[in-house]
Amino acid sequence: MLRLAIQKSGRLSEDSLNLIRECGISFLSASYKLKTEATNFPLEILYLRDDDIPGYVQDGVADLGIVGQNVLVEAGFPGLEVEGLGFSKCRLSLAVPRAAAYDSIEDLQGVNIATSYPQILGQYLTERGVKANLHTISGSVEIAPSIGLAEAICDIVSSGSTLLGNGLREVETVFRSEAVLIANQNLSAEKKELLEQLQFRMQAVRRARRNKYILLNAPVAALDAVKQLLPGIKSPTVTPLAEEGWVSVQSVVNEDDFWHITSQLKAVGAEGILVLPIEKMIS
Ligand SMILES: Nc1ncnc2c1ncn2[C@@H]1O[C@H](COP(=O)(O)OP(=O)(O)OP(=O)(O)O)[C@@H](O)[C@H]1O
Ligand SMILES: O=P(O)(O)OC[C@H]1O[C@H](OP(=O)(O)OP(=O)(O)O)[C@H](O)[C@@H]1O
Ligand SMILES: [Mg+2]
Repeated sequence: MLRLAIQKSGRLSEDSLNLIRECGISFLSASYKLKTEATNFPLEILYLRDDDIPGYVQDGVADLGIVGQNVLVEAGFPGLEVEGLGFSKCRLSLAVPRAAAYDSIEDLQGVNIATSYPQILGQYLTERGVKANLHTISGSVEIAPSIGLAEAICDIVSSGSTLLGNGLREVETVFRSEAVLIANQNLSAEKKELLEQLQFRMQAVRRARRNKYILLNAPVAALDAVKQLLPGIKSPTVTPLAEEGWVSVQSVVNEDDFWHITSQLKAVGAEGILVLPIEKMIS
């Protein structure tokens, strides 16, 4: 049985649980239960603080984990990463009070900086020849300048609204992060096999999320143009309609290209365009 550690409650929790469920793995969850067993896959789920996950996986207490790269690298175990999961995307940035002068990283020489990421920030500054005084605090970092604890901060930024709401201005991006799957490096052959099965499912789910199934009607004369726009996985499925001179085309389209392609399809004569979500996609 594989043991997977995920965050108990926080920014990673919901997306981690959704990904496991979309992999077709069922389990009961109750907020007071910190350990649960899947009913249809040899998997045990541990609910932990995210900071503890890299260490538990490194030590083999858990075989796998889902954690932000920021926490993984800060903990000093970047080698445990198996693959990116595409959610909880954020960056670790340096910020200063909105009115403070700032031209370059040199301006942080000798400055007090509050952060929860002293390792990542320390390395970033050292590489740039900057010596600053790092004050490690575990949360609410953005408050530090306004209470006189530090002149600058380094913390996670996503929309930027926490910085804005606290009168701060982002000045440098130190690190970019997303949620990653991590694994212990000495898994048994049986556990490696289960990890491969799990990764296969996760990849099928993620590929499906990035794509849509598209159906449309088109005049036969427009078919070549439609095929150019919708190459599909191998090639689109084309079936004749009951009405002479028309075909139905079925294909797969990348979500990012969808709106752009749809307007081009309409321009070449496509009608009745239907778009459906895909549950799993195996290449
Ligand atoms: N605003 C955000 N947008 C996107 N991802 C974020 C954001 N804030 C944090 N993250 C990512 O989610 C992870 C967990 O964030 P969260 O704020 O839940 O951590 P935490 O408060 O340290 O949780 P815990 O109680 O488990 O220690 C972060 O390490 C980061 O990778
Ligand atoms: O740029 P934004 O979209 O505003 O997001 C950034 C904020 O999100 C995180 O905190 P979170 O809200 O998870 O609270 P926490 O301090 O409890 O971790 C992070 O520590 C920042 O404070
Ligand atoms: Mg934490």
